[in-house]
This record gives sequence, C-alpha cells and structure tokens, in this order.
Amino acid sequence: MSRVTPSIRPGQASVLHLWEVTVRRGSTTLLDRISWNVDADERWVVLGPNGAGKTTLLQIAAATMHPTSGRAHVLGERLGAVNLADVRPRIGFSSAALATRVPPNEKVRDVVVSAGYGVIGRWRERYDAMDDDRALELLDAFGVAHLADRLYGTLSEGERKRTLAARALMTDPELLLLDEPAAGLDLGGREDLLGRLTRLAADPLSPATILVTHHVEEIPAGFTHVLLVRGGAVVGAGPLGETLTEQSLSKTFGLGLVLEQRDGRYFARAR
Ligand SMILES: Nc1ncnc2c1ncn2[C@@H]1O[C@H](COP(=O)(O)OP(=O)(O)OP(=O)(O)O)[C@@H](O)[C@H]1O
Repeated sequence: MSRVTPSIRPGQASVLHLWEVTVRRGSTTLLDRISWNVDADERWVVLGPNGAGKTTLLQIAAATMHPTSGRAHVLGERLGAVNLADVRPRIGFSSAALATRVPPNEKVRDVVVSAGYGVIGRWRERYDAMDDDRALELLDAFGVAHLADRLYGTLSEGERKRTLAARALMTDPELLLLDEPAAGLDLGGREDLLGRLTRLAADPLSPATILVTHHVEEIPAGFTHVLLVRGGAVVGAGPLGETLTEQSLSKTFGLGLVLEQRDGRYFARAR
C-alpha cells in the first residue's frame, strides 16, 4: 500500500495532524515518517502487532512525547512550539501505564474526579458538587456507578478499565485516547465495554477518539477510520470499510488472515 499523502497544514477540523513524524531512540526507529490526520468528528482505531509503534504514536497524540523529526500538531498546537502542559488537559487518556499508577487505596469516585486537576490520587484539591456529579454520571455511563465508594485496588481488571475510561472523559476532552481498553477483559466484559464505546462513538458531542488495539474483534461498531501500522510505518489509513481488508490486515500482521465482518464488527483468523 502506498504511503499516505499528507496535507501540509492541519485543516480547520483537525485535532491531530502528523507530517512525516519519526521517533528514534539510539539506532532504533520507533516511528518511521508517519503522516496522519484525525478530524474532530472521527473515531479511529490504531491496529497493529506487538512492537508496531502504537503506544509511541499515542504518546505523540497525548502530547507526552516529541517527534525526533517531522511535525506534529495536537489540537491545533505544534508540539515543540507550545508548552505541552497547556495542551494535555484538553486530552483524555486511558492506558495500562496509567492503570498501574493509580494508588490502590484511592476511592473509585476520586480516581475519576481527580482528572479535573490532572493528578492521580485525590489529595488536597477542592472539588465542587458539580465535579462529583459529573464523575458519578461518567461512572454510570460505563456501568460502574455502584462501585463509586469502593477502593480502586479492590476492583477487577474490567472494572478498572471502565473506571479509567470514565476518568479519561472527566475533563470533557477534545481528544480521547484509549490504549487497549478491552485488553484483559473476559468475553462479557469486552462486549459490555464495546457496547458502551459504540454508544459513545455514535454521540455527536463525543470527542474525536483514537483507540489502540491488537485485535479486530475489539473494534467497536460505529468507529469510522483505521490506521494500520507495522514496524513503525503506516500500512494503510482511511475509512474503516475500505481500508480494513483481508489483504491489508494480512500485510499488517505478516501472515495470511481471513477477515469477516458482521453487524459492524470484525472477526479474523489465520488462513
Ligand atoms: N526507549 C526505547 N529504546 C529502544 N527501543 C524502544 C524504546 N521504546 C520502545 N522501543 C521499541 O519500539 C517499538 C515500538 O514500541 P511500542 O511500545 O510503541 O509498540 P506497540 O505497538 O505499542 O507494542 P505492543 O502492542 O506490544 O504494546 C518496540 O519494538 C519497542 O521495543
């Protein structure tokens, strides 16, 4: 598949715009001239095998890492030209790395509400009743409001994932980043979470969303676009229906795959 041709400047609706973004660490190239644009009304899946560069890409999108070369605009701000701390509160981010940093003795409602201050773990910040109401509303949207007063450390893997997804939305972000939100969930937990993400995707008021996964089965119905990555480079990018094919998926994972689609969901197996 040919390299995606980028426009030079981000458009009006662009929330993320990468142009020839390369990330190197020593002699290793983590990302190799990635060009990619995400508009405000789009819901993207980033799909690729282990080590493809997905988490690195998400760190650029989260404004927590600079490219070694190339240009990255996040929410209209060019990385390197602005203080990244100004951009970060406008981004909701849920990841396995964050999950391990939440103190186990933190109340679930506080895990969510403390996102308003960009901190992990409630300390001396003052939150008003509206913040607490919003945190409860979001916990409810992910089906875990009944756990609001439990300690985070007592939650199951699936309950933690849902709590962190609620936290990611607490600041009403303009860009929502979900790194493997369904990893480690059982079948029921995965399907429940995907149903909630499908409803989120369908809401026109929801932020632009980027979801990283290894599995096509974890693509929520209603997501609109896919970025396929392998070896730090783009294999394909565009509307899901036309970009995610047996051929492109096989190329992304380096093996012959059969891909099936039913009711907006995808299923893959080795040929
Ligand atoms: N500081 C570093 N120095 C050298 N190589 C690195 C460094 N950080 C990451 N890498 C390598 O870069 C590649 C991309 O890593 P990344 O975590 O972005 O991949 P990923 O697609 O998220 O993988 P996974 O699906 O396994 O989580 C991996 O091969 C990783 O080992």
